[in-house]
Amino acid sequence: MTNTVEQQAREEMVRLGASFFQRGYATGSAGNLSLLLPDGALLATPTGSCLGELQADRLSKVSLDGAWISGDKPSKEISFHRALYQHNPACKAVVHLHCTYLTALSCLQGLDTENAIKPFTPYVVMRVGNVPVVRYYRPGDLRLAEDLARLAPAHKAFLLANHGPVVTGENLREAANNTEEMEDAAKLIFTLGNRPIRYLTDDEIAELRS
Ligand SMILES: O=C(O)[C@@H](O)C(=O)COP(=O)(O)O
Ligand SMILES: [Zn+2]
Repeated sequence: MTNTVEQQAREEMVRLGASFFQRGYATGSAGNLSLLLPDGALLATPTGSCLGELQADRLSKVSLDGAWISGDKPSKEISFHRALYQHNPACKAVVHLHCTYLTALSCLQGLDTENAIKPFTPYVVMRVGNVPVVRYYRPGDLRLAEDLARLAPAHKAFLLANHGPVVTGENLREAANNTEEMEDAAKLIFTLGNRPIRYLTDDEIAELRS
């Protein structure tokens, strides 16, 4: 029996998935979403599902230790979603997409692995801070979860090398907003190209974090 809060969470996931899909942030069956329910279980998108066509009653419910409770088979990335909740109590929702500009950024050689988006506008700094890069593993590899578990306590967002972003939030709307802000920053990086950028100074960054 699904309670009202859980039903609202299911409907929010369907709505945000459709919004991502309709606006071109998600295509085909790429990407996955999850959130922490009040009962301590996770609600996640099923593996192979199109974010534009999620169905509230078919979303996967999984315990924090990985047992599949109900719904369709969970995302192949459920391990890394679980790792983020388990290693950062502030994390209440996770968005993983293959959105174009962040994924393009994730394919560049020579990224600063401690922060892939060197600050040049305030909003990414204010929303997520540094964005570390996780080395490439094939999708579903458990080592993604291991690396994210190590980074989770000190970070809110991550770039999986040659794959795409993983972004957390205090709820799914917040995680979605953080993701969209990061995608815009990545778009600016490619728009600016080789032009010299005035990056924010250390003092300017410190002021944003205070
Ligand atoms: O890139 C991949 O294959 C996964 O990370 C992904 O985005 C979709 O996998 P499922 O959530 O299992 O559909
Ligand atoms: Zn993926």
